Amino acid sequence: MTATILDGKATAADIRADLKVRVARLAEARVTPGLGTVLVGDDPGSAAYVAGKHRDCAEVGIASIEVALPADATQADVEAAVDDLNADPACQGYIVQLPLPRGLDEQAVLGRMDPAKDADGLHPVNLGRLVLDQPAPLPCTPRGCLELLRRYDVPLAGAEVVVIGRGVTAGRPMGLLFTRRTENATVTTCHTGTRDLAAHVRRADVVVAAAGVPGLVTADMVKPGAALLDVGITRVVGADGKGRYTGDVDPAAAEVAGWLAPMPGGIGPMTRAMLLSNVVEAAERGLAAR
Ligand SMILES: Nc1nc2c(c(=O)[nH]1)N[C@@H](CN(C=O)c1ccc(C(=O)N[C@@H](CCC(=O)O)C(=O)O)cc1)CN2
Repeated sequence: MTATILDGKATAADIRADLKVRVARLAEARVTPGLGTVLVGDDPGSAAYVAGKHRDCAEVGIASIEVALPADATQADVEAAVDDLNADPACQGYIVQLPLPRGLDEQAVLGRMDPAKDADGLHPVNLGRLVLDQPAPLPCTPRGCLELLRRYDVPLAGAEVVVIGRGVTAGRPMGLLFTRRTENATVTTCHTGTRDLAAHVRRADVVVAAAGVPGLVTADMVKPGAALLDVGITRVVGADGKGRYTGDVDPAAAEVAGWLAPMPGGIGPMTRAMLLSNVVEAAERGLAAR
């Protein structure tokens, strides 16, 4: 068996095309959605992700508000940037790029955001709403995983889902999403304390690998026909001395799986598309509330 590729790149392009139409409709009502980003420090990966988010904004007609702070920014500097975006009427939604440099209190920064402008769904109020199954902006990576599975008709109701990783941007909220009544999957969250990862993965119909451990999920661990979503992204240096990004799923696993969202080209582009969706939805809610 060779897995059907869950093409996040093409799907994200379709989503951006739809969003462009909705942004044009908002423009008729004199509303321009605006996405703010707060980037702290000089991590090249984070800078590249933020640049990508603004490229996407330009493509669909969302205005960009870019805030860049130096690596030695203090907690007060970052919180002041958050306060400014909370108060900025041109900004319907914003994100603080994670991880923040060591020494900064990430949770204090996220908690200071206006939950109504939280385009990442990572504010404690919005994560709480997710727990309570109340409407809220959803974290972009888990939402991207669900959306991709939905568009490829991968069955979820009653499925055994194994999520590997318990990080706040991906693994932890993923379990909450997949167990909603609308998805109705049974979720096991595995992590560094899991005794026998292979045993869990072997019985999974859907595996979401978000551990950040290159090649963690190997072909022998995969149930034939399962859906594999590679969310891991780790920078490694090859024998040639060149840096490259690699995922959590060993490429040979594609021979056993039924579906594969690869890295690159799977969940990463979907994460970016879901961010745009969250911003457009916030602008639409703002217009409806007028
Ligand atoms: N505030 C947030 N911080 C972080 C998030 C997040 O959702 N919100 N997620 C990740 C980083 N991230 C978005 O911010 C992200 C990572 C990777 C990709 C992506 O498109 N990757 C490509 C591969 C890399 C490339 O070729 O450039 C892919 O998978 O095809 C998008 C977004 C941590 N921080």
